[in-house]
Amino acid sequence: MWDDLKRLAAAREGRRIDALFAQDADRAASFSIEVDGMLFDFSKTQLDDEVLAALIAVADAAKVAPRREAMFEGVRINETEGRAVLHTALRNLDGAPVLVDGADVMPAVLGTLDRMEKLANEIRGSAITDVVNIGIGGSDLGPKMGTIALAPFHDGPRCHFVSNVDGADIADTLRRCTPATTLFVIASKTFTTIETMTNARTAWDWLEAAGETTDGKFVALSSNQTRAAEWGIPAERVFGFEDWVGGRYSMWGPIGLSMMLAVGPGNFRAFLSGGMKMDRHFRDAPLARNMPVMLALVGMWHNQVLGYSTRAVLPYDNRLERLPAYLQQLEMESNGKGVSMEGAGLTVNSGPVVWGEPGTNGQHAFYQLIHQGTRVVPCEFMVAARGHEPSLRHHHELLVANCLAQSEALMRGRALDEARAGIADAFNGDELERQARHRVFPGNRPSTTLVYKLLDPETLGRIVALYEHRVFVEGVILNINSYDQWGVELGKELATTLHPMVTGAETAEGKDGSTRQLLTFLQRNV
Ligand SMILES: O=P(O)(O)OC[C@H]1O[C@H](O)[C@H](O)[C@@H](O)[C@@H]1O
Repeated sequence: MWDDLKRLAAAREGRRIDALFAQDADRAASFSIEVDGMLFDFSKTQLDDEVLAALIAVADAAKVAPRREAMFEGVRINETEGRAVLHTALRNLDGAPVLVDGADVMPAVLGTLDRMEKLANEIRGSAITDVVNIGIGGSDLGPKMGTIALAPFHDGPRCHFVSNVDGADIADTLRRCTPATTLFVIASKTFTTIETMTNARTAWDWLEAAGETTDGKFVALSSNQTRAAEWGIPAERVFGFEDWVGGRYSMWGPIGLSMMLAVGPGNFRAFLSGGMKMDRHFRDAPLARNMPVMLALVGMWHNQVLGYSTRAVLPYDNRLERLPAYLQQLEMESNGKGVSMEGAGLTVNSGPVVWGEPGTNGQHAFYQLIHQGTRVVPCEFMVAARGHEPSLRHHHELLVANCLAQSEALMRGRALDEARAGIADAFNGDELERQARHRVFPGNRPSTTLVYKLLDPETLGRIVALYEHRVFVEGVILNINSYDQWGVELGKELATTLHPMVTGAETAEGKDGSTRQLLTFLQRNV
């Protein structure tokens, strides 16, 4: 199937995307999907009817639709860990039964949401001024990204996020907090993660050193309720979730508590409801009109077919500044796999390298490479129709103009003639030729644009769910397990063996020459 697509790609080599608009007046509408006031425009790509049909055929052959049902129905599609994948149950606000091994998980999910809301209301009405979320990976990136994104809705305590085992992270954060009015939220699915446990202990010591009680100052968010209890957190302050919630899919449940504390239970519910709306669309819409499916297929056309191995995510929405980092975990930890479900090597690229920064900042940094570098980087732009600052509308208009200008520039480029004409007054002869060449933009570079009305909680929920389902579709087509992450284990194991060598408790015997040299240099310079 990849061969057919590669043949289609070869037949289109050199074809100008901008010419496609001249040939088909309806192109923009035909290669776009609008759902509930959110528009995904993928017309500035090489997709045409034939390519679209071939991509849909790939999705059909991979059984995307039945696999999608299997996910929503609680089948253990995380085959290497024998787990269901049911983050969708966390936002299933109408409570329709979701069965795992015949038992409905919804009463427990909604019961936990209710407890979270009670605690959030209690804390938001208390003397607590600062909340420090201690967690890493999925227990940090989601709530942090969401809390920043929803700043205009922030009416609760200040929320801080400590993740790194580098003591600089917690030290810099605690300096801004007062022991008597600070609450620590220990977020860890496993409650064994070394970074989180080390930071949690440091927070505990900080309170004790200040002569402050630790009672009522800690909340745990974890699947491992036994460990949380052993750690000294009372049961009523522990919020559990099941193993069918992957870490990088967990911001919809207890791991979202810090975000709920910041914006309040009502806004958190609106976030969940946005996710639920995207779930319904994903489950019901035909593949060719399905936003997550098309987002995935356009991405696969670029990565697996055309070989563009990175993808830039460029939100023209400053409050989505952590979205690229969030998506790096969501996409790269999920689909950065080299073997199929059956354990065979992949014959095409795994998921792409995802990177990005908000616009317009990126324009003044790395867009040079996107426009004139030798590699093609498909870009995913996103922008809101409206900003949250009515008195700064002129800022928003400039933001939108820049976003649209970038995708237009990437597609159109600037030919040598045009470049020459632009500087003909300043140069002539060979120098004109030389200077003009530096000002040529090859163009024909693909991009997609996602437009939404306003970055509110519901829209954020829809955007996050959109990307989650995109990852799912890509994983099904690649026939990989998007829900495990064995690739993070080896480094963790080696860190455990290296730790006593760093402290000097053990010698570095048996390590390679480079590691020994680095250790020696570090120890000499402590
Ligand atoms: O929530 P935790 O159990 O502390 O895990 C935190 C993170 O660390 C792991 O290494 C995984 O790679 C991530 O998927 C996870 O989100």
